[in-house]
Amino acid sequence: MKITKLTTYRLPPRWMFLKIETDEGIVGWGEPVIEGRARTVETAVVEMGESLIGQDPSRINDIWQTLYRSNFYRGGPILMSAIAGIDQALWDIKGKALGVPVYQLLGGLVRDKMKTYSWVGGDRPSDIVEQMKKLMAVGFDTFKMNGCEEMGIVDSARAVDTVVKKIGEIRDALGNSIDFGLDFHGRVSAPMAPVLIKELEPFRPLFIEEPVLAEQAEYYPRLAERTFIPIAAGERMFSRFEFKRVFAQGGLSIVQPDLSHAGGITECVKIASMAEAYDIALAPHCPLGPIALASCLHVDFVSRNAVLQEQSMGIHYNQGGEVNDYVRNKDVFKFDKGHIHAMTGPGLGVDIDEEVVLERSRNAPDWHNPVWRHPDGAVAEW
Ligand SMILES: O=C(O)C(=O)C[C@@H](O)[C@H](O)CO
Ligand SMILES: [Mg+2]
Repeated sequence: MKITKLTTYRLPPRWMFLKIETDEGIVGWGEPVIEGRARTVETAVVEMGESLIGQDPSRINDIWQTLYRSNFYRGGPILMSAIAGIDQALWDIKGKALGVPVYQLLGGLVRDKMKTYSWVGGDRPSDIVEQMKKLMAVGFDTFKMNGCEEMGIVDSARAVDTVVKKIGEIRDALGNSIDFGLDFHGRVSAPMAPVLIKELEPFRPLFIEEPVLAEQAEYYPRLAERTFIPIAAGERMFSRFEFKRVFAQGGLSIVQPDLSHAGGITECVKIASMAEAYDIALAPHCPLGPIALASCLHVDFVSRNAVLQEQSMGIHYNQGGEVNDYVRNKDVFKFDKGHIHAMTGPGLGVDIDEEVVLERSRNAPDWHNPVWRHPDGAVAEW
């Protein structure tokens, strides 16, 4: 079998799909994208794709290593997202050619269903309890929300109390009937993180995500010594070579690689295994579309340390497009009390509706995240 064509489709709400065609008619789908830099990743995919035409798609490991190592410069969000989408599509092709789900090619199921969580609250957390109640009614009991809005490098007791009040309202209304992760989203500085985390201890969040920016990862062990709340991170780390330092230094309890940013299934299954050696839980990051989610689930289904899966249905970013819009077999992501059961179809197990992809790609939005500013005009972390 040989690769004959790569085609990218930028799509609402802010995603990009990659179709890889072969000379035997088997097609694989991937989702290479960095939210807000879709066109940049698209250029990287086109450049990398030129070297793939005529190659044997079954040689996933050699293609991965060559794409990673052959251009001297390596790593980072753009190149690793391009490799991720290509890798996902190659695993899809391999599974389809052999007639088995990708997880079968990775050693088979370690569990029958995977627990997921739902986002609530949006960019500026609001209506949290009401949104949680609606999702509880359809079986969810675990959620994630932004922990705060803009936060100064050093901020006031008033700013901290605003966060504490909002989180306190959740426990007042729902007690311990639910669990929630707080995503600091990189908005909180190293000086401010311990101050804020200390005040949030009484509410026992399931984890604090990106308590500081990924480039401040050396603070994770120090923060971990000062709090009982598990620290989670990973969406802005892009290869084993980044994660190894964070694992070795300690402090991380939950690792959240993004299957569409960190080199795809080939890389993330290795990251998951490295994490297991440090007794770190796996909770893949996935605010994206159906191919990314399916790729996460295949890694979840072969990783014993997988504990929670992010999925983007109803997330505030999905304006103008939803996970199932592009999927024919929509029941593949059916929730059973917040869990998704193992896919049974070959490859990634998601039947992409190519007509909808073609139609919706005609006027894809050029999504970029908002640029926030502090009251004094300085740019703020979004
Ligand atoms: O889902 C999460 O945990 C996020 O932090 C969302 C963030 O990754 C946005 O997708 C960036 O545009
Ligand atoms: Mg996050």
